[in-house]
Formats: sequence, structure tokens, C-alpha cells
Amino acid sequence: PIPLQHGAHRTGKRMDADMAKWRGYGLGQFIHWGLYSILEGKYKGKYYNGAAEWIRSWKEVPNAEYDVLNKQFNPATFNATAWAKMAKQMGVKYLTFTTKHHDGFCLWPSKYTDYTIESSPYKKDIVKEVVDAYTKEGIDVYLYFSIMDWHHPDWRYDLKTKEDSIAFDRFKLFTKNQLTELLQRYPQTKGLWFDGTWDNSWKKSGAFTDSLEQYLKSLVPGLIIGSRLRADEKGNRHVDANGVLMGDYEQGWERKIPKTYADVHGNDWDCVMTIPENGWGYAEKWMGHWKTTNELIEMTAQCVSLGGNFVVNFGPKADGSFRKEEIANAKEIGEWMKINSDAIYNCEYAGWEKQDWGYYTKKRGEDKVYMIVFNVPLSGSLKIKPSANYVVEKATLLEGKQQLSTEKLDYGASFIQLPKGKTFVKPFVIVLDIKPVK
Ligand SMILES: C[C@@H]1N[C@@H](C#Cc2ccccc2)[C@H](O)[C@@H]1O
Repeated sequence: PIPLQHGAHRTGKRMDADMAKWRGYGLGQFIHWGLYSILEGKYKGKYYNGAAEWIRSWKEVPNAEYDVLNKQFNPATFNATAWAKMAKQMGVKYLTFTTKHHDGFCLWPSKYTDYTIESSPYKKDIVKEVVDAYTKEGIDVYLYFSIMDWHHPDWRYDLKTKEDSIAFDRFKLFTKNQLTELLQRYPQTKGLWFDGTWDNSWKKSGAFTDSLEQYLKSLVPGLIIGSRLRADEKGNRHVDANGVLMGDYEQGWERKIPKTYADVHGNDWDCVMTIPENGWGYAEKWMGHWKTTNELIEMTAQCVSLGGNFVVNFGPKADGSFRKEEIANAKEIGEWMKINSDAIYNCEYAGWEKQDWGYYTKKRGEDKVYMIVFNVPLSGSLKIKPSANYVVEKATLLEGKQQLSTEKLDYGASFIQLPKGKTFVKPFVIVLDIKPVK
């Protein structure tokens, strides 16, 4: 291997209790809320065709006009408890919430910049409201933090001159101070979700990213940080020059899902996903295809079946209310999870041959495999091929507990017979009680 000072300091998964809990979440919620929510993806009657939270980068929006939106931000009817209860009903186990996005506006009263919620008519500490409300509902909170900060005078995309480096040194201290502040003000925080770390300035700061990660973990032992924070001393991100993941989980699955288990390279990982095609902050007009509840449930099953977590993004309006489509998705996902969450929570990759009808998940530490069925064959027989080390003892519909008959086939395969005449109109789960083969 290539000798590295600032590459990965661990190979393989983190195996402590905090990470085991993270691994078992299955389903999470992302929330993007900030000044961009005021513009709603449009400006002076023209619609931005990029992601709404990036509207400040649109040539139609003068930076000076964007940057004073803090004077307008006043979600007077914002109710963090209502948010948390909607999330609880949906069945999410963790929240990732934007404390500061790329525009540099802080939803907490940071003492390291004036560009915070205190400079808005709202004034109150939104991060505290959200952290307290979600923690009270038993949902773990992770704080999203953008390293890239378009508002801060010392931010640099690259380090080309001595002046750049002097300014960026100030910026790195500012970043460390803000992160310290967040962890000390909100001690319930379970982890940090970093973004905005793709530019050369950060790629050239490998040693700093290493010391920053170690420092943050010294403040909060057990803190969970994904692979987007780090760079090694050669400018590699996510995985170091030896191909080893730098971070507690792989954070590259943004709006995309791995196809096979091989794609995740034995790492923990999460997939963060927008309901529209793209766009995380509120936009009056959603882009492209809007994912249905069934599609979001299938993506959840797909991620858990490959050993990851699925995190659905919500972009509330500037007043803190959610659009009706997001409310409907949350409600319908929650109704499905109420019946079927056994197949999602604390489950892992089963390692059985994928079949057309859907996805397998395996309950961690138990001889139970779940079939999450999305495509019912006209034959009414679902083919399974357990891994060689297990036999199936019993097959039961999770909802209603009806036992299903099975028919052995060649090569260790079987057919699970669905009840004749029963019509399935929603994705459903079959529980397989399995026994290890000695
Ligand atoms: C979690 C998501 N990451 C952010 C981004 C981005 C991005 C930046 C450049 C090219 C492609 C994607 C989005 O604004 C959102 O916060």
C-alpha cells in the first residue's frame, strides 16, 4: 500500500454500539430549509432549472439581492413538533437537518458570523427547536453542514496564492469553531453530514480534514461522520489512495442507489434521495418525475436489501409548512411501515440470489429473512433460492400471519404459493423462518 499520513485510519466497518444503531435505521428523513426556500426556485417570474437551493448561483439572481433574504425569513407559524410528529408517523429513525447550506446562512445563532437566524425577523434558534422536537419523538438527529460557504469572505475554491492560503487558514478556523459550537449547543447530535467538500481548496487540505475529524470525535465520542468530510494528503476524497473508505459510512449515494452488493464494497452507506428528479430546497415547480409512494417504498427496500439506509428529502416552504405531495408521501409510507417495518428496521443484506418479485432483507442476528414483494407473477408462485447455508422452515404473510405452502424445486430452489384468489394491491412482506444447515 501507498504510505499515507492522512488516509483512512480504519479498515472495515465501525463495530461499536452507536454505529450498530445507525446501521439498523433503515429509513431516514432529510430536511433542506433556508433562505433559498423563500425564492421557491424562481426569480422575477423566471423559473430556475437547477436545484432550488442553488438558486443563488443562477446568473439571474444578483448575489447582493440573495444575500439580504435573511431580512425576510420569518416562519412565524413554524412548528418543529408538528414536523417531528409527521416524521414519527412516517416511521423514520433519523433526521439529517441543514444547519448551514452553501449560501452560508446559519439556522442557529452562531457567534462566529452575523449571517444567522438572529439577523432575521424570526430570531429564534431553529436548530435547537428541530433537535429538541425530533429527539423528544425518539428520532436521532444528524446535522448537515456545508463546508463550502458562498457568503464568507475567506472561502476559497482553490489555493493559488499566498493570500488564498492565509484567507483559507482563517476559514478553516471559522469552520472548526462553528462545528464546535454546533456540537456543544446541541449535545443530542448523533453525527454530522458534511457537504460542499468537492473543491480544490478542500482537496488540498487533507491533513486539516483528518485533524478536524479526530478533533470532532474527541468532543463527542461515538460521533458518526460519513466519507464526504475527508481528503487524504493526495487529494483523494471518500476513499484514500489505497482505496480504503475515509469515514464511518460511504456518503456518495446522492440521488442514486447501488445496483448490486458488490457496488458498496462491504462499507456501511446511505442513499439520500429527492422526491422530484432533483432539487432539495422548496421549489414551486418540482422538476421532472415525482416519485410515488410505491417508488419510495421500493427504494427503501432496495437500499436495506443491500445493507444501506434510505433517506427521503423534504423541502419545507419558507413558512415551515410542507407541500401536499410530501405530506401524502409521508403518510402513505408511514401506513406501509406500520404493517411492514419488521422487514426494514435492523435488517441487512441476505446474500440470496435476487429474484424478479422484489427484495430480500435479513433480520440482524436472527434466522429470519423477509421477502418484500413488488411484482406478483401471474403464476402466483414466487421463486426463492436460499443461500446454501440455510433451509426455509416456514413462509408466512407478515400481514395477517397466514402460512403459505411451499414446493421444493431442483437446485435448492422452492416456490412459495400465494393464496389463490387473493389480490395484492400494495407491496407486501413474506416472513421466511430459516434454519442454518449444519
Ligand atoms: C445533499 C445535496 N448536496 C448538494 C449538492 C450538490 C451538487 C453540487 C455539484 C454538482 C452536483 C451536486 C445539494 O444542494 C443537496 O444539499
